[in-house]
Amino acid sequence: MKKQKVVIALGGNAIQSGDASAEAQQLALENTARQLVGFIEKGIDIIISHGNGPQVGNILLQQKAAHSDKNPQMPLDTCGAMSQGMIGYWMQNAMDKVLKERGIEKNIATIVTRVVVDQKDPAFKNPTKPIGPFYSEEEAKRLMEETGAKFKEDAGRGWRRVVPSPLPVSIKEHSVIQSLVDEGNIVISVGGGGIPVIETENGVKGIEAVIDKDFASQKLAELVNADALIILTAVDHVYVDFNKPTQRKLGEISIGELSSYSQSGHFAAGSMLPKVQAAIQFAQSNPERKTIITSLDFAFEAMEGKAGTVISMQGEKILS
Ligand SMILES: Nc1ncnc2c1ncn2[C@@H]1O[C@H](COP(=O)(O)OP(=O)(O)O)[C@@H](O)[C@H]1O
Ligand SMILES: NC(=O)OP(=O)(O)O
Repeated sequence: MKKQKVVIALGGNAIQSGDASAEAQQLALENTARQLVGFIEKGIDIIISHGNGPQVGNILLQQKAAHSDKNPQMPLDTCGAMSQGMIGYWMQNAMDKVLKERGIEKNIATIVTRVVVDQKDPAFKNPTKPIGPFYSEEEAKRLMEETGAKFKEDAGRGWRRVVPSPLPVSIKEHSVIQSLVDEGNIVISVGGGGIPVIETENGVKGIEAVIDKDFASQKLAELVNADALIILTAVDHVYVDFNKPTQRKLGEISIGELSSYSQSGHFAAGSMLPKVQAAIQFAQSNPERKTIITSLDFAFEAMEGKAGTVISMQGEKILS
């Protein structure tokens, strides 16, 4: 039987839920690694991607706070690279530990990943990606006046700084990522959606933005010819009428049906909508491919068709 290959995109709560200390984030990632090891035990090849919104925003603030002539502040693309290295390093340690406990021998590596974006992407004129900590409305408005940075309310959770989030066009490292995973290694890549870059006559140039990790993961899953894209977040399913008395969870669902719910406004912009859009794009790229949206706890069951929202050209089922 053909070996399965999946791209697993880790949402915010897989790395940080509340406590932003290095210790707490590493503990969260250890829990995440315990769930992901089920894929390895079943012989499935995995590429892990992850978000970086809270981390890249905090790194940027640290840069600003320590800024001096001798210690200049680094730009946002470089902060993105720092976040890839930091989270990738933590994830490597976490996976190594769990693999050792289970007696599995596997190599794991993080690839610093550059993602090409279009300089003319309309996202540069309309910053939408929340990064860093949450503020009260009052604090956010004061910071906007003092710094000129943009802040927006983030899905009822508070105010956050927002930066441009252009769509991924291509992934510079996709071939090396594919070779590594096809040789049986565990690869961590497109962390934080990848480092946004443009190609110029003088070479590759970093761009100050943060790419959505679900769109970058979808692009990578297509480029490495993955069988499934698994988007892990805080909810077990995608819902229609989310948080209303009429809320229903979606199980196996076709692209057409999910698109029609999306057009009716069931999925919140900046949270579930990009996941649904990425899910549809991946599933419609090939009839053999599926996208799963579920929580970390149900990741493996969802792969076996027993949980989660599963989007493909065929599926069609509302659970309850
Ligand atoms: N229709 C919906 N179905 C399920 N969750 C939804 C829906 N609309 C909004 N959400 C919210 O979107 C969240 C996922 O988005 P977000 O927290 O930004 O993702 P991430 O896990 O990648 O950080 C869910 O935890 C849920 O609170
Ligand atoms: N880059 C990115 O999408 O990060 P979050 O998932 O943390 O917002």
